[in-house]
Amino acid sequence: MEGTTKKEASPEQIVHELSGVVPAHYVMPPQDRPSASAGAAPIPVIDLGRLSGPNPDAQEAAKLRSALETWGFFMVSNHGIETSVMDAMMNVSREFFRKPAEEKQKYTSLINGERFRVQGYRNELVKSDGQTLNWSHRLSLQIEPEDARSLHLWPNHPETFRDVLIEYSSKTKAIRDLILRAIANLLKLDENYFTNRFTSKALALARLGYYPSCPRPDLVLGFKPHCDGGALSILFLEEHTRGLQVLKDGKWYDVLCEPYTLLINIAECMEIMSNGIFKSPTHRVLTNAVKERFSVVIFNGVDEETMIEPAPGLLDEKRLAKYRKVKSNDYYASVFGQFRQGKTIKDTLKV
Ligand SMILES: O=C(O)CCC(=O)C(=O)O
Ligand SMILES: [Fe+2]
Repeated sequence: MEGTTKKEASPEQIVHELSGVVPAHYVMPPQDRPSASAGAAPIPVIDLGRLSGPNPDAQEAAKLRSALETWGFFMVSNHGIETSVMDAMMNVSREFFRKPAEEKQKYTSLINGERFRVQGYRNELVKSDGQTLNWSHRLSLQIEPEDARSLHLWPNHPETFRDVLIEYSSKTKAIRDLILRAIANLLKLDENYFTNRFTSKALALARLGYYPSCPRPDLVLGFKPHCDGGALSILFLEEHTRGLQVLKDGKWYDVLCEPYTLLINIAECMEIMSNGIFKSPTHRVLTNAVKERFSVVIFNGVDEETMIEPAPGLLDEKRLAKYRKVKSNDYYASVFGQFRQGKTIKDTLKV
């Protein structure tokens, strides 16, 4: 992960090597550029083994509550995904991104060279509507529901890519459900209130990220500030991977990850379903002058056809709904719409 070898010269790197100048369409406006970090966010590691079963550990549950109330992010250990599977996942991702540009372009998310679809490979090299671009490449693939997979966009090199992605992502389902139950317990809802909304029709989207090194990390962002769509994001970063930051009280804090833990954050539908008790954190990714960076995110969303709404069990005459309900199909149509321009859907649903 620490490697800085550049097997593939991306257009950014060519620019970098020739002149050290970042193209103008990556340069953030001064107010949005990376500022000094407020320090590392003290995000706890939750031992998932201690949260599962009929008698979850109260101390561990309290740690989860505090993390959800404070940061919206936490790490999980004892999560059931073998280190070999995690290593394999990162390796196939890295191998994919190291392929020549023409090879990756076969999986492009551009339709007819102009419109983006959600799935596929996207290198953010296409300038659009004066937006400043992220200094990153991504490969997004819908994994669930199974019949929604667009397998023609799944790389078949390295040969193990598909099997590894399926194995890795299917193992995140148990993590998702365990956390959903723990959150329901914290909110004193029926333990299966959330998991009932995540049947075999629930949505899972994988986003593999590659952030090349950048000659001017002070001017650009690997990923602009955003709240994740869906309900729960499961993020895998290797040891020593830096760059992720979370916004709290107007300050940006670094989010660091311990080896072989997973970083979890709640996404905007969980904020809505918890009626704002747990907030979906705004986060961003910085680049690095010498190190490239890789990440693997699994976004989890409720079933299509269900309603995304504050849980009725959290509402009464004193606790009114803070968000309007939205049909998940309509929600996904907005999330997957082109160029969200930094807007979050939850904000448009606030009462
Ligand atoms: O790469 C990362 O660390 C985070 C990526 C991210 O926030 C996202 O893909 O939504
Ligand atoms: Fe994100």
